[in-house]
Amino acid sequence: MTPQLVLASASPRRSELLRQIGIRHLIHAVDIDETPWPGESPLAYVERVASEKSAACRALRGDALPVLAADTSVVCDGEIMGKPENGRHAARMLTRLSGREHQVYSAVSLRGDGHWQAVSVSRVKFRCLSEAEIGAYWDSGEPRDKAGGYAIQGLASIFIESITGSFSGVMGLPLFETAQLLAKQGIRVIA
Ligand SMILES: Cc1cn([C@H]2C[C@H](O)[C@@H](COP(=O)(O)OP(=O)(O)OP(=O)(O)O)O2)c(=O)[nH]c1=O
Repeated sequence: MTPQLVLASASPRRSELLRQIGIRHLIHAVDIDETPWPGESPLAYVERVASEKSAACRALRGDALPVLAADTSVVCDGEIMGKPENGRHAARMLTRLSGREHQVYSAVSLRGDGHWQAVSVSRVKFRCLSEAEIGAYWDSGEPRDKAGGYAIQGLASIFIESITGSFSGVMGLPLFETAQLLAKQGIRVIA
């Protein structure tokens, strides 16, 4: 089947979410420097990184397929939390998220006939987590490659008291916003 676009992402979650809405895609992950600039806001950061991912992928490919990329950051007290480097780092992150609300920013960038971007911001409330739970959660392997050290779609669902915003956005690709961008490129999810 002919692909409709290239997904510039190594995240299996993003591919799974695109499959969920029936978008046929190839995967061409890119490696870019994801260090935030000094004083960069979370919104500016996710927009810039998603845009750099799609631009890098476009530059590497010789075909005319549209390129979709995304970036997801967990934000607590205005601070961007990346992926945990080890168990201690993950424990610090989850202790910080315990018993309170944080935000998840997910930017999408689509490069085809034009360049279109969108950002989804969600609020996620965690219940209080015990030290034992945090340790056992790390041992499950789930936090390793996830922003903020948790996965809403996995075991961490039992930590989440409430969410306001986009479930798919927290998981890595906000599908409402993605479908709106795809329509601009003439790619329809349903008629
Ligand atoms: C908060 C949260 C993040 N995540 C994941 C989605 C992303 O894969 C990852 C955020 O890191 P990103 O840097 O956005 O993406 P990535 O490095 O995994 O992939 P690529 O840059 O190649 O596109 O965290 C979940 O799967 N569930 C969650 O609940």
